[in-house]
Amino acid sequence: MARGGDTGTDDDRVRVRPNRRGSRPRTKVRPSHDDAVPAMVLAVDRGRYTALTDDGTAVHAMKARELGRGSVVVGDRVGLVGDVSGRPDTLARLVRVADRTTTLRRTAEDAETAGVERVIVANADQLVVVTALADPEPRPRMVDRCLVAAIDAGMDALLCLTKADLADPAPFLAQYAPLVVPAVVTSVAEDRIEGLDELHDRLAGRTSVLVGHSGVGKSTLVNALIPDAHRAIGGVNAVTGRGRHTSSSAVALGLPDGWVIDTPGVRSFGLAHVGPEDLLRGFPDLQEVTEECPRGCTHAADAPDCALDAWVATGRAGGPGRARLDSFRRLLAARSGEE
Ligand SMILES: Nc1nc2c(ncn2[C@@H]2O[C@H](COP(=O)(O)OP(=O)(O)OP(=O)(O)O)[C@@H](O)[C@H]2O)c(=O)[nH]1
Ligand SMILES: [Zn+2]
Repeated sequence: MARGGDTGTDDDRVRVRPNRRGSRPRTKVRPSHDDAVPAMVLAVDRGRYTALTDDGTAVHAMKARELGRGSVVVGDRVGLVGDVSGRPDTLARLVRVADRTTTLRRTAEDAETAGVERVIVANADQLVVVTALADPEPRPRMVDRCLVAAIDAGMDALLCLTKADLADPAPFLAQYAPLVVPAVVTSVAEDRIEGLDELHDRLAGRTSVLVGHSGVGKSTLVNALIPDAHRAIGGVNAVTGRGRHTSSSAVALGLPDGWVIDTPGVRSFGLAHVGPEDLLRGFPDLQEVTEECPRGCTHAADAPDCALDAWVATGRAGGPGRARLDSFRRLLAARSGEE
């Protein structure tokens, strides 16, 4: 939570920096909001926020004008003032946003807004990529793009492979072995979901974002994990004025121990903002080697004199090195184009 009080920043230096010219610090004068109530944003719907205060009250709020442009997204830690009772027809004011620990982003790729970066979710620490093993067929390219987005965001990734009753997970898992991404395999059996306990364990104590294409069984999992998902979001109904949450944006759902953020509208990630160096952060073993690369090396398969090629060719990479490099380059290539 922001501690900055009157400066509206987490950065203590802003307050203690000597003020040589005796003028005011170069920050906007604004009410102190020292009494702002800390909360987490659970849902955003047409400019209205639902936030859960740290003492467990779901409050509806709108953003204070002084916060200016820039989005407040699901997962943001915010400060609320005004009516924070959470009673029907009340509206608090969201007056500050804390620095984010992680930011899951996408770059718009349609012609009109191309290049515009959007934050989808803040402060989540795990991206769960839900993929069916069959019906619909798995889309490795889409999975790769999700993994790139997770690395870029600074989040851990988890593969959740559904419908194991329809196909053997082994071939799919083999493709991802060099990436050392953990995986959970699920299947619906009569009145229960095999693998659900393991998934639960993986989600415990974490804030996890679930992404997946239509039909992969994501809703089935969310409903099993959070039996009354719509009540769990504490009054989103009052925000939308409708019977249920119909927005296509992300929504945070509470687990007994942790959060699941469902992203009904997110089918893919525009990755134009992710550079080779961003991706390398997910491959510390390769990152070290690239220190020997020529300046501006793209590390792609056709990059001249890329040190990664020599690393493999000379045997320095060891047994799994070639597969690691291939996987890295596959993700590198997955950044461009859509799926
Ligand atoms: N055979 C099999 N079918 C499953 C499994 N999990 C879900 N399904 C079925 O797959 C279909 C799609 O499941 P949903 O949970 O609605 O999928 P979704 O990913 O939420 O899709 P949208 O609601 O379109 O976003 C439904 O008919 C489910 O009953 C599974 O493990 N095995
Ligand atoms: Zn290189």
